[in-house]
Amino acid sequence: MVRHAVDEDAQYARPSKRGSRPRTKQRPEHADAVTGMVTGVDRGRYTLVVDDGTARQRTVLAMKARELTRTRVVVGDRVDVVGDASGGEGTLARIVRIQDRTSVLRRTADDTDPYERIVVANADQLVVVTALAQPEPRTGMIDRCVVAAYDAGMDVLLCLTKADLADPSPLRDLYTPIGVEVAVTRQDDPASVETVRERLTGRTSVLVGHSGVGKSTLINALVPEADRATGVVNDVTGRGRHTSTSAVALRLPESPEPGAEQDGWVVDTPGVRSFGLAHVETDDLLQAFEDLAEVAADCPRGCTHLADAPDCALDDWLAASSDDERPAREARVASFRRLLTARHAAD
Ligand SMILES: Nc1nc2c(ncn2[C@@H]2O[C@H](COP(=O)(O)OP(=O)(O)OP(=O)(O)O)[C@@H](O)[C@H]2O)c(=O)[nH]1
Ligand SMILES: [Zn+2]
Repeated sequence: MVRHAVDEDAQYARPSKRGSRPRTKQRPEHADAVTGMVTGVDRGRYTLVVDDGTARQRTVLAMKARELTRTRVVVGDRVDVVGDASGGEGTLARIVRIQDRTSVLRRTADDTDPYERIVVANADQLVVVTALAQPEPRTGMIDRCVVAAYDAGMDVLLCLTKADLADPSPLRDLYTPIGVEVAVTRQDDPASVETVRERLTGRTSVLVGHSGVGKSTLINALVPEADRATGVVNDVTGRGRHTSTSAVALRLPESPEPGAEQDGWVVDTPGVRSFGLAHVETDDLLQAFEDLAEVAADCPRGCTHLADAPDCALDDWLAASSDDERPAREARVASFRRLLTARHAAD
């Protein structure tokens, strides 16, 4: 299910077959390259964190080598750099290779952006930050995030903020049946933030959420040195003001607990307000629901699996369930169908 990006310049990423081409045409292999992870992108300048084998890591500023001009490099990418990778002031290294990606979180072109974009590479979890009130939760937006994540082969953590304002149970009941983990937080309860941190340890998680939901407040609690600017919710619209625009990867601070598993990255995506999903195929989404995929193998060719689909095997599966099984099956099929519909709905 994990899709690999089609790299237009992939020929430079493969090791060259020695002797298969005239020597003069051979690219240097950059044996001296070091590897870093892209943590930020700003007008053609890439911020990387290079692990040099010690507990200390260094930050390196880099640009793309000319042969990568047409290749997109995004936050989360692991890249090989040459040149001055010391990270010293005023230095600029050169990115010569992008390593294979384990996942790509995409969004399709929408009204405001005509291009299909890779949002983040190599992440394994999408954290959908939703306020329980102020602003009111919108299940359409959550559904679309779940579809984008499942299509990318990523897990979903639904983080319900502002628990001091409303009851999280209805949303929890809606999303647990489709494999979504749920965490509930409130600003005045530091322990609630720790339940989120536990689920981020050892992983690379992308945080998305609408303005004003408390995403910056949460990130600041998780990564104090991140110092993300928090907005102020407008009393009239219930929305916060936009404070920053480009994606950035932040390393979780080391846990003070002895022997605790360390490390983990959170990627904040202030620029992502919605997920266009035209690129998502029904079959790809179905793969995220193993049990349903098995049932749907008996569907007529080209079945949409929607509620009005004739002879959809999912309906037979519901009809054949015992009284005990039925509620869970119904919830799961209904959720899957809701996600299928979310692909086409406007946010
Ligand atoms: N009642 C309540 N308010 C909260 C909670 N968490 C955050 N807020 C408030 O919600 C407002 C928005 O929080 P932010 O963290 O700025 O929200 P954001 O999602 O980062 O929004 P932008 O900065 O606009 O992208 C601020 O006034 C916070 O103080 C909470 O748990 N309960
Ligand atoms: Zn079907």
